[in-house]
Amino acid sequence: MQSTKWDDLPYEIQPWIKKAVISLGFSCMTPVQASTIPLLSQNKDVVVQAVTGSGKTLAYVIPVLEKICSALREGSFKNAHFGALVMVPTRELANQVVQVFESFLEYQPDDLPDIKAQLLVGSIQPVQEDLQYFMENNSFILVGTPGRVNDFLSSPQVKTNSCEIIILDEADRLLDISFLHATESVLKMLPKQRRTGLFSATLSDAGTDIFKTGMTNPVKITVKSNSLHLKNSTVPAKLSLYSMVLNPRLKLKVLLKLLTEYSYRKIIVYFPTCVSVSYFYGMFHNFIKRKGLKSKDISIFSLHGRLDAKPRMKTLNKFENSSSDKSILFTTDVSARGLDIPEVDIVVQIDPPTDPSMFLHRCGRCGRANKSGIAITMLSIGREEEYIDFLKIKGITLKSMEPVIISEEENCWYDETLKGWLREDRSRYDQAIRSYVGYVRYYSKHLASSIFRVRTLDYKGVARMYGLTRLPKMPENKYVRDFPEDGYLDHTIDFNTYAYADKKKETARKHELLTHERKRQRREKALKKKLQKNKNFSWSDKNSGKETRIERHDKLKRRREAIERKIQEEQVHGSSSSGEEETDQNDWKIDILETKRKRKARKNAMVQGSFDDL
Ligand SMILES: Nc1ncnc2c1ncn2[C@@H]1O[C@H](COP(=O)(O)OP(=O)(O)OP(=O)(O)O)[C@@H](O)[C@H]1O
Repeated sequence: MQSTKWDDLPYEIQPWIKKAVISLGFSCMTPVQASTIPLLSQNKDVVVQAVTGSGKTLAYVIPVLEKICSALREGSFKNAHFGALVMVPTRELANQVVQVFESFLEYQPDDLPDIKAQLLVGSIQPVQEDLQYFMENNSFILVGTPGRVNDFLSSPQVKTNSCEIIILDEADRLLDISFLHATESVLKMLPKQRRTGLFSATLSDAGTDIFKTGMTNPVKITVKSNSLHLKNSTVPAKLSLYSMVLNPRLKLKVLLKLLTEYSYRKIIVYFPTCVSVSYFYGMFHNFIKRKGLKSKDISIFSLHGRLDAKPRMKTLNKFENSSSDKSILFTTDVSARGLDIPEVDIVVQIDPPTDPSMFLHRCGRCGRANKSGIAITMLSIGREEEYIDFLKIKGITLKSMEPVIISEEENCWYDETLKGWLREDRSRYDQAIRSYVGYVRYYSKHLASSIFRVRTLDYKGVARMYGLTRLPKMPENKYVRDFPEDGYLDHTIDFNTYAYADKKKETARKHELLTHERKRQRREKALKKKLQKNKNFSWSDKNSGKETRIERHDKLKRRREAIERKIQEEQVHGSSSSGEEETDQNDWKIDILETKRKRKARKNAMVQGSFDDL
């Protein structure tokens, strides 16, 4: 990073902010800070695109603090008013930004009212509690995710007309389809005379994004990295990007070797779905245990979007402060943007992200603030190799990395350990199926769909990677080349005896198995009976049966015609129907009903009988 001193700013920064920034160890400004701070502090709207880890957070934190201070010096905020709002896409990032504000606010002078930064995210506490905290404290700065901020500002208790500045960090994400509605709704509640700042490492569609925020004349700031090899790159100078092309069956074996044998402090591994994070977390926890490694040597954590907010933040905190020699975080794209975790030196992507714009965000969790980092992206042999050229067109060059060699012995150890772990509890296999199915769905959502085609996916290789011995039933199976009979890849698992560790679940499984078996036997028996009957019936027997039916119909027809004739005769003779004829007609009806009733009773008796047979 270039060294521009804080004194070189074209205006006098508040002395306490300068003291704070230097005490926190930031003696110089990064390029993005040097370009952004003067503009945003001095009433310009900005759109800032700068590489990951370049210091964008301080580039808005300092102007926000400057604005709050001058507003407080001019006259303090009225009750229930706030001065600044920062919106980010995830709870973890919101929490991190609050912590950055708090580290500065420790230095605030006594002559200013106590400034607080309040966190507004869902799932931690109800919005009523957020409101109560806001009314009781001087929360001049609000930091949160769009949904909760929207709910919070919609309350009539909160007054929005003193808001001086809004920052959208990871702006391209906040303005994409999933957040747009909530973001726009928040922007509409804020005064028009405010400053706006958009920040991201990927703001290629800035024109569209600016239009959505209602900014009129913003200054666009672009800071690229000037590495020795690439001028004007969107990749940080000390971040090395690698691709590793291999068979999907080998991906996890290579990962295990990398995690246990390479030297690093912290690694982040990206998996495609939440369920796959949970599944592989359990699997790797077991591998590490079986290798005899202790928690002081290596710790593994999992974080994904299906966990509640509190455990998510706790996990992140534990990973950040882990004292193990090596720490591993298994996660999804929920941790791809903005997170600043010290000492992460390697990022591994088991598969590329479905949205290519996420690629640099994932890689950018290492190689931050001018520190070295390595980001490895695994690609399956075949069509996926085209992803390397696809990124090259976008100005991202991946160097090739050979997969580490897995010896025969290592291979056997892995397979046996995995099988043993899976056999301990059938619910692990169920989770493997869910992960596999989730992966196939994930694969079909790739935006670069000409490269990641469900038709060309190596289904068997992926199934093996997930530890499956049988392909689950799904429509995509039509694309599986040489689809195995019954879907079995091998018969090493006997699914009849494969048990759940949970007793209740196992009892239910056995019961279901029994019912299934009975049904099968019944079907078999019925089929046998039918076949036997067909065999025994002679042609003449069948014909004689038909004759009796015809005879019966004729008889009934004759009786009906006779009665109808009688009624007609009666009408011709002009007399009303006598009681005797009415009885005759009723007798006929009763006769038919009686026959029907008897037939029904016979049928019921037969059905009942077949149930009793069981
Ligand atoms: N002036 C500075 N001098 C040295 N280090 C700095 C300076 N400003 C910020 N940093 C450090 O740089 C790291 C990255 O900063 P920050 O998280 O703001 O990056 P970013 O550009 O927002 O990245 P991302 O795009 O991934 O969100 C942090 O650890 C931060 O402490």
